[in-house]
Formats: sequence, C-alpha cells, structure tokens
Amino acid sequence: MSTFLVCSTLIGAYLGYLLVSLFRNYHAAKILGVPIVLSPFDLFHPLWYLISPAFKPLVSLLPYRFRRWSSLYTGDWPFYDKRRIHREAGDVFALVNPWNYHIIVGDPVAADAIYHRRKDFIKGKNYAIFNFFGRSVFSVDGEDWSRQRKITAPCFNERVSGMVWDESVRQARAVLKHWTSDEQGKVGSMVDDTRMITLHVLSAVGFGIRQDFGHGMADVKPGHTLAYRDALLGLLTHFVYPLVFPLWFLEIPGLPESSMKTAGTSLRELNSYMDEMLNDERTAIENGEAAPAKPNLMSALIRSSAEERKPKDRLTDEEIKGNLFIFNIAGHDTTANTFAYAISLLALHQDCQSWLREELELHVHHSESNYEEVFPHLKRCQAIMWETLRLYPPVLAAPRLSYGPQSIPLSNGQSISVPPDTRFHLNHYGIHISPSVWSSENAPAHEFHPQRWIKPSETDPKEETLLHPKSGTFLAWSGGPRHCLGQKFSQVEFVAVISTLLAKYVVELAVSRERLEATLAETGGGSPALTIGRKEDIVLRLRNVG
Ligand code: HEM
Repeated sequence: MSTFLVCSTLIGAYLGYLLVSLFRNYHAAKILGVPIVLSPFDLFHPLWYLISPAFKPLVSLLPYRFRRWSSLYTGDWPFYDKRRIHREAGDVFALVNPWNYHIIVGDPVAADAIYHRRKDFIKGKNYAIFNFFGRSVFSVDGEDWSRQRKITAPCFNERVSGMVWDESVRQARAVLKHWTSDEQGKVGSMVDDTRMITLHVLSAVGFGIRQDFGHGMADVKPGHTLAYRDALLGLLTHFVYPLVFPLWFLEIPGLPESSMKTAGTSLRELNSYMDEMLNDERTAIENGEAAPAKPNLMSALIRSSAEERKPKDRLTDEEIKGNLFIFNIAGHDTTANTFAYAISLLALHQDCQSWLREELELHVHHSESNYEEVFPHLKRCQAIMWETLRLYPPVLAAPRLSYGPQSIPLSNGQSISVPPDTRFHLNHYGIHISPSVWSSENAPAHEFHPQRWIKPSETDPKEETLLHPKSGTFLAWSGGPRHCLGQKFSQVEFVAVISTLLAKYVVELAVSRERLEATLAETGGGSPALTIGRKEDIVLRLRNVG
C-alpha cells in the first residue's frame, strides 16, 4: 500500500472517529435538556489558544450559521460577544465538540448555586498551573482548601486594611505630584502609573517592602541580580511563560534577552527573596520576638499558620510562598485595570465625577486622611468601583467541574441534572450586562451609571446606602465561600487612591471621546486589560478645582 493511501486511511479513520464522538457527546448533552451549540474544536483546551489564531481568517469566511461556535473563539469571548450567544442559544447551553462538552452559564440563579456549592462544583486540575511556587488557597479544593482558607483569611483583617489605605494614599500623592508637574496638566502615563501604585501597595502590605513612586530600578540587595520590586514586576508581566515552561527551560544558557528569559530570572530571584524573608520571619518567631505592630501579609501568614496546633494543619514553606505569590498575581492586574478603566470612565462621564465630587467635598477634608474615619463614608467612590467592575470585570468568566451527579436550579424555576465531571463556564460578564438583571428605568444594563448602586437617604445626604446586589448577579469578585480573598483589600486601595487623586482635581479628556471609547472597546487578550497589548497609554488632562 502506498504511503498516501495509508495516510488517507488513517486521517479518514480519525475524522470518522471524531464524527462518532461528536455524535456521542451531542446525545449526552441532549439528555440534559439544554440548547446545544456544536463546535469542531474544544475551545477551552490550552492547545486551542495556541492554534486558534491560524484558523481565524478561514473561520471568518464561513456563513454565521456554520460558525456560531466562533462567538467563543478566544479567552475574552464574553467581552466581544456581549451576550449574543445567550440571546440565540439561551442563558444556559451546552457547547458540544468531538472531545467533550461544556455548559456555558449566563443565568444568575445557576451561577449562584454553582458558586455556593463549592464541594459539588470544584476547580479541579485547571488551576494547578498556578502552583509554580507551591499550592495555594486559589488552586486547591476540598479539605485542603478549608485548611488553607482558615489560615489565609484572617490575614486580610482590618489592620491590613489600614495599611492598604495608608500606603495607597502615600503612593497616590506621589503620583499626583508627578502628574501635576506638567504645566498643561497633561497625564500621559495614567495606566502605567496606576499599575505601579498597585505593585507598590502589594509589596509594602505583602512583604513590608516600601518603594517610592518612580519607574527606575529599585535597590538590588547583595546576592541578587534584580531588586525585589523589579523581580516581582518581571514575573507579573510575563507570568504566562512559567505557566507553560519549567524554570530550567527559561534559564537555558545563551538564551537571548527576551520576555521568556526575564520571566526565568524574575522567578528565580523572587523565589530566593521569599526564602530569605521566610527565614528571617521564622528566626524572629523562634527567638520569641512579638509580631510587628503592623504585620505584613507574609508575617501574618507565617504566624497564623504557626498557631495551628497540629503540624499537619499548618502551611508548608512551599504553600506559604504559593499563597504570597497568588496574592500578588490575583491582586495586581485586577486592581490596576480597575483604576485605569474607572479613571477613563470618569473622564468620559463628567456628570459622574461631579456626583463623586459632592461626596469627596463632604468627607475628605484633612491632609491626614484616615481609613476608619474616611473609608466607610465614601460610598459613591465604592459605587464607581463596583460599576467599573460590572462593565469591565478582570475575570470575565471562570470554570468549574461537577463533583458527582448534580442538579442546578435555573432562573425560570426549572433545573438541570448533570453527570459527574461536567465542565462549566460561568459567564460573569454576560450576567453583568443582562438587561433582565441590570436594566432599570434610570439606565440600561450596558451603560455606566454608578448611581444604580446607591440608595439616597430622604433625610440626610450624608447617610446614603451602598446597595448590595442580589446573589449571583454581580460576580466580579466571584461568589460563594470561594469569593475573592482580597475583595476588601482592593476596595480600600481603590477608594484611597481615587479619593486622593480626585479630591482637588478633575480628570478630563485630552483625546477625542471616540478615540478613548475605541480604546475601551478593545481588550488586551484574555480579559479586559488596559495594561496588556496596549499600543499607547491613555492621555488625559487634570484640572485643579481645589
Ligand atoms: C479588583 C480587584 C480584584 C478582583 C476583580 C478579583 C477577582 C477575583 C475572582 C473573580 C476570583 C475567583 C477566581 C476563580 O474562582 O477562578 C478571585 C479569587 C481570589 N483572589 Fe481576587 N480579585 C481582586 C483583587 C485581589 C487582591 C488584591 C488579592 C490579594 C491581595 C486577591 C486574592 C485572591 C485570592 C487569594 C483568591 C482565591 C480565593 C479562594 O479560592 O478561596 N484578589 N479574585
């Protein structure tokens, strides 16, 4: 038999096998009673992310009815799709391919049930790729998660919130000084500067390392090739490489200067910084030294773990490093992007800024602003954060896996029953812009309207209430027992920074409205991320109104 014949028979047999598999998965999904969208590929497989750009031009030539699946083409699909697929296929549907099927959830009741039943719907192996320093509360399930959450959660206490506030105000003041140094009040580095704020707040509150605002290389400690801040920044910027390649590969001698090499060097440096800090803290505990008056997250984590009576309940060194790294990964771009989007949205919506100003004039008086006194009053400022996160959630969707057979309630009063190991994707953004959930007589769901979060007081303008959304309808920080551990941290940071920047200044457009809107309509890749893949910073103007 000729090679050609052998190859064609093998390819034909494989295509036949795929067709049969597609048919089998179709029937398995059909039994669930949800609408079905067929796809020729597994769109959530990591391999797809690598090969999908090559197919894109070809796929776009197909008539829409043959490529409905392509609405979910890239990791940021919820942002571009804007619920179209849910309008066509339903709030909950199955995306069936020859290898498996995924249930896409755009229904708040179903999402809420899935997030609240953490033992029934687990993260599974998907998150193990984040373990390159060690397992963390973010990446594990079951009893292991309970053990890690019990130790990590108390670290995010009110004392830490106070530290976040103080450091955020300090950083924001330095940034403001830098911004106002331009005679025309032009700000050309808003995204980079706010990103630096989040990095410095994390480094001060996370590890007790305070950095002054500025873009130059920070101090390099003896025995290191990078400063701690720059190692952290290098890894956060390029952390996709260690997710895919082992450290030895990133450090192959002779590798040219590249993002990959930076990721490798940063990873090694950060690991050795963390080892040193861990040793110092351990020695302090062994010498009976009391906890510092203001313990950073690292010392709080080590001490909280050491307090566990049974050694098996404590965190290992790898787990401590894994958690500290996750705090940085989870808390950096998420918060930085929220700043960049919020400031841009405020520049576009001057009415919202005036509304915010009324609150700042009432509550931000002193040069020494204090967390306990000021934060609880700045409800409009918080509303601006929540509304920004509703329209630009850094985590657009999240996966879960059913553990055992499960039944899930739906908004229409019905329910679906699924077998074990069913893959789910919870479309946060799709739920955030659902008209049935978010449209009101004052504003449609897709419009930036922070006032929707505030219940005015009929008697006292100082006594407004921040409304809490119905469970399952707002998932920017996720939901249920595994909701974001750093939610309060990011809220305090946001309010401290925005209230400091805008107490005496108004931020205005320095480019056309259309140009800024076009920038906000594009994502940088996997999620709305003004910091990734951006060709230029967002240029704004500051006007003094103090
Ligand atoms: C605006 C800022 C933030 C947003 C929008 C955000 C969003 C989220 C989301 C959606 C999840 C769930 C992810 C999933 O289930 O796949 C999560 C989990 C988590 N976040 Fe955040 N986050 C923010 C800031 C922070 C900060 C500042 C920290 C720490 C300093 C942090 C630490 C964590 C941790 C440890 C988890 C895992 C919790 C668990 O699984 O028990 N986050 N975050």
